[in-house]
Amino acid sequence: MVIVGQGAMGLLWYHHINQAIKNNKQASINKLSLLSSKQDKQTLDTYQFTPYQSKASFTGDIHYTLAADIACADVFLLCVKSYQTLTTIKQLANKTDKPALFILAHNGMGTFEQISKKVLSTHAFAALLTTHGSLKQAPLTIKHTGLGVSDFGFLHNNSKIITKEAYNQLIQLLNTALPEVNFQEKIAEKQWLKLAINCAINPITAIHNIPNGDVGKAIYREEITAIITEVCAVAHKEHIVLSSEQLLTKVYEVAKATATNCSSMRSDILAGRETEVDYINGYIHRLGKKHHVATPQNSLMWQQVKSLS
Ligand SMILES: NC(=O)C1=CN([C@@H]2O[C@H](COP(=O)(O)OP(=O)(O)OC[C@H]3O[C@@H](n4cnc5c(N)ncnc54)[C@H](OP(=O)(O)O)[C@@H]3O)[C@@H](O)[C@H]2O)C=CC1
Ligand SMILES: CC(C)(CO)C(=O)C(=O)O
Repeated sequence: MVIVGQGAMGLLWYHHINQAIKNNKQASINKLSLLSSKQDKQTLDTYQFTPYQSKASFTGDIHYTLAADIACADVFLLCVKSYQTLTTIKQLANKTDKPALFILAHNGMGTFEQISKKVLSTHAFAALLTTHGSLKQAPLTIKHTGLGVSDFGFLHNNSKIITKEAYNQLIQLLNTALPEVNFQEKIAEKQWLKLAINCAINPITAIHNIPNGDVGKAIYREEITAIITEVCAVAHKEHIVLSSEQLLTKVYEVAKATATNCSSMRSDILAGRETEVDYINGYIHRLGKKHHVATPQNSLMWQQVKSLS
């Protein structure tokens, strides 16, 4: 297995899968490696990990991915940003010697639709959604900031590239590494639920420079209701049935549960990094155009966030 990305999520999974392999003799995986965008220049071959609510940190070894590891990998876990995903898939798909499973672990939606038919004819794709929180404190140094759960589901496995046996082993490994990882027959519904939450919380917190909890304030209610109503209308055209009342309840629940959090979009703006808004409100804007559904509030959020970065 190759974990792609030396950031907050990549190192979180790398650490836990490595530990699972070391501690669990049954974990059937040939080799785990980490593909870093900077590995040619990186002098360190260790990482620092601070477990959830711990003061002590752990130093672990990194086995960087070699060309031969890419060629024979069965699974690529892509822990890169949504806007880095397509380029990464193109780079890797050209270097593989055999069919592999690419697991997309990014926030937002819209990358899978852009994968070429050629790549889809050779490889399988899955999505991994997580509510774990991880913070990159320095290069190769992360802290597990929130315990969560993950959902895994296939986006494309038409030619049964991933056999039932390989799938069972993978789920067992992920569940041993960082439980719980639940298999979802209908992963698209889970993706839309996460997307809706991100469409509401992320731009509001980024534009107004507020923590997640402030999203619950009455002054944002009208905007949030409009965002969610549009998300439901567009989802419907994609044959996904969502209830706007249930979604609104969920948005306020998540805002409350993560009240002191700085959302990823707000953090990106504050740090001067590119945001994932093209794959969040921008995705709703694009799908709205495609289906002739008006999405003025999501389009506005998309443009406003773009103008901040
Ligand atoms: N952090 C969190 O708590 C959570 C994050 N997510 C989602 O997970 C995704 C990843 O987030 P996060 O880990 O925080 O992001 P980071 O920016 O911390 O990590 C992404 C890493 O991937 C590297 N990278 C990009 N392209 C490649 C490539 N082709 N080969 C090797 N490495 C590459 C980047 O390098 P470089 O710096 O050179 O660009 C960067 O180090 C995002 O979509 C995010 O929204 C979801 C839930 C929680
Ligand atoms: C759920 C939420 C809003 C938590 O901060 C998130 O996913 C993000 O910040 O991207």
